[in-house]
Amino acid sequence: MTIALIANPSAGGQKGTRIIPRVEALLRRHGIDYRLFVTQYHEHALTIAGKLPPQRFDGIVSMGGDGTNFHVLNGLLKKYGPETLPPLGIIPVGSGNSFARDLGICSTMDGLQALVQGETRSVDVCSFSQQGDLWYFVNLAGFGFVTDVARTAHQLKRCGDFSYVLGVFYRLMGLRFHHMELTLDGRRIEAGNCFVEFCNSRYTGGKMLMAPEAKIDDGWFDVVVVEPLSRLSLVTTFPKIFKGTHGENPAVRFFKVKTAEVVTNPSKILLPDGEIFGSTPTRIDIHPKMVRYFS
Ligand SMILES: Nc1ncnc2c1ncn2[C@@H]1O[C@H](COP(=O)(O)OP(=O)(O)OP(=O)(O)O)[C@@H](O)[C@H]1O
Repeated sequence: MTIALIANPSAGGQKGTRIIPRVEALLRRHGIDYRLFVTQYHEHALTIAGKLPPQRFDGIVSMGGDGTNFHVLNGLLKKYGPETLPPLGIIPVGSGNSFARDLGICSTMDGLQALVQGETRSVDVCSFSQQGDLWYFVNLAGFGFVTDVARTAHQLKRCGDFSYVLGVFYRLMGLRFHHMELTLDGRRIEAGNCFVEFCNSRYTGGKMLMAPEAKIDDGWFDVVVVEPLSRLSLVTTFPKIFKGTHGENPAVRFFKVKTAEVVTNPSKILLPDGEIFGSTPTRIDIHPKMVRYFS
């Protein structure tokens, strides 16, 4: 078995740098051949994946967090048909590693074990449009308050999972709402909005259960719509997300759909798979079982 290992040394607050030699040693111990590509700068994984010859590998593995997986996935899908791709893998060393959790991969060893065992699982992929171009995500994409929180959390990466919690409290101070037109499978919602998340998998920011009912292979994505609410309501609801009970707040609504179109005023920055990238307006579609992941 030969894999391409695309490793982000800066993931998890530079944890990647320490883990790369350990992972290499473990791969050798398990007789897995690998070609290592270490990212040198932001979005480098996108370029590396787009230049790989996928047919030469039995697996293409991202070693990092959700952002690295997002870049690897897009580098591949923008260049190659999904049917030509080998299974993808994740060795989680990021701060959140939210998507990997739904594959049952919660540690570096889990990621390695999945490669060694060789079992794969077909997974739905969501696309979002940007000025006529399509981009892909497997975890979730949001806008509004969640993007503001992520911007703060990115500056606090060394705090690990906790960076998102700190981000929530910091951004509460400047809480603002926007006007939104959201069309879900043809049903139109026009209202003020705090944030929206389009979820293919369940978690965000590590262990926050944003979409408790989402499944990565059911052909649907879950939409979490949070309407304007008071700071007190937001702050008392926030801890519930760790158990996935935030839906008890009537300002939080869930939908299970196959398409979504959104226009906001003003335009809002998107947050696909934890990356600050793209903006509204956009359209989200689901592509059932588009790729396979080692799991
Ligand atoms: N050598 C590098 N130097 C600086 N940034 C890099 C480098 N390589 C990749 N990046 C960027 O690091 C960012 C974060 O990567 P990633 O999301 O994988 O880790 P994380 O943020 O720690 O984890 P998570 O998203 O799961 O919380 C990505 O935007 C990626 O483009």
